Amino acid sequence: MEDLHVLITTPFHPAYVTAERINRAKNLKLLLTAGIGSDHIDLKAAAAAGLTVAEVTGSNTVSVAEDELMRILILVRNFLPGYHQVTQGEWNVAGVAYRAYDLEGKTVGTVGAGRIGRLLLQRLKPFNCNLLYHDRLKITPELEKETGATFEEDLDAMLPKCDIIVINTPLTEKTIGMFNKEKISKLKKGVLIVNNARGAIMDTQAVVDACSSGHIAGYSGDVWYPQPAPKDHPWRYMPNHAMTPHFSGTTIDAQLRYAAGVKDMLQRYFKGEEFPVENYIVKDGELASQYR
Ligand SMILES: NC(=O)C1=CN([C@@H]2O[C@H](COP(=O)(O)OP(=O)(O)OC[C@H]3O[C@@H](n4cnc5c(N)ncnc54)[C@H](O)[C@@H]3O)[C@@H](O)[C@H]2O)C=CC1
Repeated sequence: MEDLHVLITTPFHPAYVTAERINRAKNLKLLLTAGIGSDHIDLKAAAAAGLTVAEVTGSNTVSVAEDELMRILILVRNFLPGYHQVTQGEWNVAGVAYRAYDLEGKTVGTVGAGRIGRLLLQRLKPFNCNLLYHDRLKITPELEKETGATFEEDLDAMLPKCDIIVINTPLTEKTIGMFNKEKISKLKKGVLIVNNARGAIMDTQAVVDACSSGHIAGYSGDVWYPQPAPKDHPWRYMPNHAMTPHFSGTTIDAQLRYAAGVKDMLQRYFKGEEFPVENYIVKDGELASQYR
């Protein structure tokens, strides 16, 4: 790392580019994230060291939003227990149907309505749900009209209304551990949660406890803390989960997009050109606004 000028990383290993590593890498100028979400980099240390941090913004928006829609349906329809019956040689309709619902008519709230959250709202529109969103910023009136989604400025007021919560914020100082015991206690009993954003937005044990008590009736996502999830990570063993390894944003289509995006930024860097403005996470010592 000491001799590197440019370091390209993926978002799969939390706390990978630490302040210590940054400070040892005296020649480092540029950190590129092949994907979205640069919380694996100590962004304050990168800014203090005068580094540029950039990611391939938008490269896996479709991939993650589609995956979230799939996870919502898997949880609402109680799909996995039905599948497990089949693989285990069983046949018990009542044993699975008592927890299977339609998505239609349910209230779905996204915490974060950026690129992924907004596309999810658009994808959910034909399912005739009641759509809510919480964000630092409102979406455009046009998109509010198109999706029928209602802005909820106060997160605590939105949480008890939702049958399904989807997390779509980055991991920042404001969102780390956001869903602790107290926040979870505000959720509707029997809520379903989808989190493809970052595992550390949740308090790991609070999620386990709420899944065990039934307060959370289903939890699905592909992000964990730490990653790779150790064999004894409690989310592997909690009831009513539908967890996978971190791959919602890594479809073949997404890989092609973020590889092309990294190549484009490398070419621009070596020609002394600017990157697309939305790609910058740290530039000239400043963090992008949502990371401040
Ligand atoms: N599992 C996976 O494979 C992937 C996960 N992700 C995760 O999803 C996150 C979101 O991605 P995008 O939608 O592309 O990012 P984005 O930057 O377009 O949207 C993030 C949204 O979160 C909002 N936000 C930030 N902090 C907030 C706070 N404290 N309270 C309320 N809202 C807040 C922002 O205003 C913004 O609208 C990424 O940061 C990353 O952590 C992204 C891609 C792949």
